[in-house]
Amino acid sequence: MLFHVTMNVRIPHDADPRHIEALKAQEKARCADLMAAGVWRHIWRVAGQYKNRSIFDVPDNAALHEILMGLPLFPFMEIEVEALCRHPSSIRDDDS
Ligand SMILES: O=C(O)CC1=CCC(=O)O1
Repeated sequence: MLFHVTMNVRIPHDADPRHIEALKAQEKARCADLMAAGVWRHIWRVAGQYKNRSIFDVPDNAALHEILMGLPLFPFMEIEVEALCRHPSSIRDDDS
């Protein structure tokens, strides 16, 4: 199942900068692992904001929930999820 996920990262101003840098490094590594596995299909930065828009390919809602809750920056994210399905006009074989 494909999901469009928006992650809005909101770091508190009084957070320990070293802790946050460590979490960001962990987040980047986790993202790379999931992209290599074909689970985190795409990620884009929303220009001018500490926000990304991503596409996930997971077996079901519960799998997505577990992945998102396990992200290192999860405690500092506002997350929105939309389920996607193939558009009948798409000509791309990998849209399903
Ligand atoms: O920077 C972000 O948008 C948060 C994030 C998600 C995966 C990653 O590497 O950073």
